[in-house]
Amino acid sequence: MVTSLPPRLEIRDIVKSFGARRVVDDVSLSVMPGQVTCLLGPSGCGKSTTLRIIAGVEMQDSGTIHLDGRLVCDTVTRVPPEGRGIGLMFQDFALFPHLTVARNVAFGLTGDRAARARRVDELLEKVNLSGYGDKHPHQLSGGEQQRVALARALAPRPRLMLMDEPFSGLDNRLRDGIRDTTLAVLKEEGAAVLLVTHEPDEAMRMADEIALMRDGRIVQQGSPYNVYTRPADRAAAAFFSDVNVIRGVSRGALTLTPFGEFLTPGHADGGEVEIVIRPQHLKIDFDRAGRGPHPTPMDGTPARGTVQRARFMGRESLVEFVMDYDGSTLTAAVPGVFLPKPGTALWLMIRRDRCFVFPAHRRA
Ligand SMILES: Nc1ncnc2c1ncn2[C@@H]1O[C@H](COP(=O)(O)OP(=O)(O)OP(=O)(O)O)[C@@H](O)[C@H]1O
Repeated sequence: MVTSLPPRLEIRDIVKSFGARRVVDDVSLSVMPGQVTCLLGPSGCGKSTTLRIIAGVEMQDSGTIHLDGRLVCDTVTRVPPEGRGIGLMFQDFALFPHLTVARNVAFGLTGDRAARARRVDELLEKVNLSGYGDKHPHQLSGGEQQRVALARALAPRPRLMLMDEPFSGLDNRLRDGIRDTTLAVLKEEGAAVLLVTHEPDEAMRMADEIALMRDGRIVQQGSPYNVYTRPADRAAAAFFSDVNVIRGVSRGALTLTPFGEFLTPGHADGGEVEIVIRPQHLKIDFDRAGRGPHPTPMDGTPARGTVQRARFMGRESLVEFVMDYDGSTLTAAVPGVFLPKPGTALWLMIRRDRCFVFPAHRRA
């Protein structure tokens, strides 16, 4: 008989208001054992409140929380935070300054002394801090302290790790390395993880699954690949990178743009649509005496524009155009250094397979 395990964490229809403001608005999600789910969204969208509700330090107005299929919290039942088997790691992870590294890691451990010592050694090795057990926190760098905090949170083998912006206090140069170490340790330990972040790069790097949150709601959930390549709406696309928006009116399932006609099936006749494209999916070609490249099935009809500004950004350059067709502005990202002078006429082509079409958004 095949039995499927229940999710490690399952929250259903969680609602929480502060005064008249609903900051968590009907949030449901689940995390399987061994899976890292990132709750991603802008500041103030309700991510931390959701995490605090799961941890048990905040009480929801309605909705349920199950861990391994067991109800731990609804409006009647409430297992206290310490009874939930949850590990916590926050930005200010505050190690105990008067305790050694080993005693910090051993803090939540029970069992006999030898078993505790073995677990401490095992974790210090996993976070590459073997031999640091007798040091005190003030003798460690920020990154090392962060790894001790990770070891401490994982030591009691929590069923679920809740992490709230755990890397945001770290130096930029350290961050990527520590993210990778943390992810490797979390995977080795088989922990189910819910990680809150406002940084798309962090979510893309760490997550098996991203839950994109906005105004208290989860607007899209899926693998990083799916969330990036099939955004639910324009704001979801724009959360991961700058985007260009080409506006038009759909007539007979076709919308006329500077790049010729686009198929826009499913949009109301006469309805405004937005064709959204990331800057790296626009291609630039040279002007050949007023002519551009030939149209292709993939890139459609090229459109002529005049360079307004070109900026070198390190890994890529951003070139801003004013389009001859309608005076609209578009930005193309090109790898390396390509800095055409303002006023230069060039041609743009658009990767049609990378465009997203949405009904028009109200203009601010
Ligand atoms: N105890 C509280 N009382 C009143 N309002 C609160 C309380 N806690 C949070 N809020 C408000 O709820 C909203 C959501 O806060 P929350 O911390 O969950 O957002 P967030 O997405 O985690 O943002 P950030 O990344 O900035 O922490 C914010 O507007 C915040 O000011």
